[in-house]
Amino acid sequence: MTRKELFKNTLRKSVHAWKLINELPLSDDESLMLRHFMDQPGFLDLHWRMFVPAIKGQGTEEQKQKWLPLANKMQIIGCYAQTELGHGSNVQGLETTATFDPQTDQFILHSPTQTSSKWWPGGLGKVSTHAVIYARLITDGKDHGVHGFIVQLRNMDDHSPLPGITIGDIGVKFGNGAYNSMDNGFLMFDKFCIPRDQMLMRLSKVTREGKYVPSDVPRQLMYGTMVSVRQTIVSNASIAMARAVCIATRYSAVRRQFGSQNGGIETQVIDYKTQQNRLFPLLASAYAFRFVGEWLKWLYTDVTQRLEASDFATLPEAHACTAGLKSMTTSATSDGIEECRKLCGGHGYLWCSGLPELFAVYVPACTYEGDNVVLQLQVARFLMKTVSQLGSGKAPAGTTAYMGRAKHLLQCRSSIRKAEDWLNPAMVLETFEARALRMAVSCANNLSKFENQEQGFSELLADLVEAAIAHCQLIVVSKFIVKLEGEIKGKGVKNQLKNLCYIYALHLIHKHLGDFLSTNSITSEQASLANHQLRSLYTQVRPNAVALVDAFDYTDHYLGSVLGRYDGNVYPKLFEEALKDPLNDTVVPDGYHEYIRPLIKQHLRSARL
Ligand SMILES: CCC/C=C/C(=O)SCCNC(=O)CCNC(=O)[C@H](O)C(C)(C)COP(=O)([O-])OP(=O)([O-])OC[C@H]1O[C@@H](n2cnc3c(N)ncnc32)[C@H](O)[C@@H]1OP(=O)([O-])[O-]
Ligand SMILES: Cc1cc2nc3c(=O)[nH]c(=O)nc-3n(C[C@H](O)[C@H](O)[C@H](O)COP(=O)(O)OP(=O)(O)OC[C@H]3O[C@@H](n4cnc5c(N)ncnc54)[C@H](O)[C@@H]3O)c2cc1C
Repeated sequence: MTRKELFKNTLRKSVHAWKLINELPLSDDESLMLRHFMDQPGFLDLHWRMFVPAIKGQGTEEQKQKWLPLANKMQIIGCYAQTELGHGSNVQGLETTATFDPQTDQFILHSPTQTSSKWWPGGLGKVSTHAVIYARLITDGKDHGVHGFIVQLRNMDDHSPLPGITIGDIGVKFGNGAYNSMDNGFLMFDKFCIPRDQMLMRLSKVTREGKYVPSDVPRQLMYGTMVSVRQTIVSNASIAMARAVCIATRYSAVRRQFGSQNGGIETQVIDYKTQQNRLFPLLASAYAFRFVGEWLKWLYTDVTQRLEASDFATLPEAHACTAGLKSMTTSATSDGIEECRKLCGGHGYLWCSGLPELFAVYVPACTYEGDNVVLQLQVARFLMKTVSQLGSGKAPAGTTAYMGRAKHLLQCRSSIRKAEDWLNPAMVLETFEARALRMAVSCANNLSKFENQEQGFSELLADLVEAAIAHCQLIVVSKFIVKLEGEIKGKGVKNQLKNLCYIYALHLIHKHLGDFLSTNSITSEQASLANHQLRSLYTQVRPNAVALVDAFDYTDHYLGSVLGRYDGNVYPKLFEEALKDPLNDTVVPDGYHEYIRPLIKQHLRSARL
């Protein structure tokens, strides 16, 4: 499809999905599933995942009563317009202004520079009638920082932009189809007026007289919509990873290379230890991210309930966990999808393997909802704060509770003696805790050598990111272990999941060996025992690998991959796909007479001479 066809087809699918949601009708969870199976980025994502939650989280009761019924029935379509051409990560650096005019009781929205143009919001370019816009609030010449506003963008009769608004699509993005089904947009305001009651006023108000009144809830709640989406991105990482791993595992069982003895059958590539060492940790990650995603959903629900009761105590931890896990799981998943493509050899590079499209559509997850490095730096700040409070009498809680055992964790030595000891959850956990704590404390010690903390922080950015990643990996490992301690139906299933849990943990040790050795969390002998155990775990997972990906329950239609077909009938189907290519419509290609024939004839002539 051309871009226009792709975009229109996605509109068709989105509207059809919405029709089904109402006609059947579907519950919220089922609707989410349906939109998920639509499997293409489109305006519904932003309307439901960001526009509606922003109003719910930041609107007053009256604002919710006015706007949510319209949004819930999709009588208005909304998007989330925060990022600008000049600033995405630095939200406090946004330039769009919303100046209160007491004469008219309106805000005047204005884009003072080119870099202040909104740039990137999904659904903005061509579809949305409304947006939650983030702009600097100015009253009586005073800048109160960035606030949210509900703004109508287009005429409800003919969809034309309202006077004072310039709007459009930002152009083609990475990949062939991928995210190009979405109308990410640009938007400029030229002194565009909105009524005062369209500022989202739960967190702070502007009175009729133009007085700015902050409320007593933390300002960070303005970032609440991002926390909510980051939480969902973690579970989505598991879904995408599982999809790539399903394709690569099934194909690795079909594909054979070398190893034929006396003309016998060749070796399935899944039997090579190198293939297992690349594939099985990704399989384990798909499960690990699913379990940590379930836990994060619980944490988010818990913090939401607490916030409703004006208990803000766990907000910093919820922010750190959603930011850090979003970052860690999306980075691992995009790398994992690319690894799965390589695991499928040359055929993985074919479009019909399903992997190039999956990669192209997935990879912006490392950037949207917060650049992955910027988000880990938020975790690092949280960790540095926690370390600085150790010994103050305030015991760290939640995911940093392990830091409360700093005295022990800073000096303990791993008691692993033989390879099987690595199958002890307490020993694995302590190894990850010691590594994470020692990295965080080392950063804190280095920071303390700087007179200026901010300057020190800038200098140590790379180390801080590594400490944050170590902390996030500990969370994933610990939540996998907690999952195994709970009820899992079927002894065999539990054993398989145990194997995957240890593969996940031991492979991380192998991959980040420098961290574990330099912090003395383990010795090089213990590291080699971990490798030994890892090889044995691969052998145990091997006979169940295909069943473990079948368990994801993806249909062939959803997988969209010739290589990942359930029936393994790969080669005839690769031919079928090839023959569908428009280049094969004719035997002699278009362009032959123009370019190929004259070239060959010229050579023939010179040969005769
Ligand atoms: C689905 C696909 C569609 C995609 C859509 C998008 O991409 S939409 C666009 C997505 N865009 C992005 O994702 C943009 C990414 N950038 C950002 O989110 C922010 O600008 C920032 C977090 C990087 C910096 O924030 P800042 O400039 O304010 O500076 P600061 O670091 O000094 O923090 C001050 C305090 O606030 C705290 N705190 C911060 N965030 C949260 C939170 N969410 N919750 C709670 N708390 C939070 C922080 O811990 C600190 O607390 P402390 O220490 O004072 O107790
Ligand atoms: C597909 C897609 C959909 C999107 N949808 C929306 C949407 O619906 N609504 C919306 O408002 N936005 C949206 N965005 C924008 C997105 O949220 C931003 O692009 C993202 O937050 C990153 O910001 P940036 O582009 O300014 O990156 P930059 O911050 O400019 O990043 C550039 C580089 O600088 C580094 N960097 C930046 N700051 C620091 C720092 N403090 N320390 C160290 N390194 C740093 C980063 O790590 C990165 O390597 C979307 C983006 C994409 C790609």
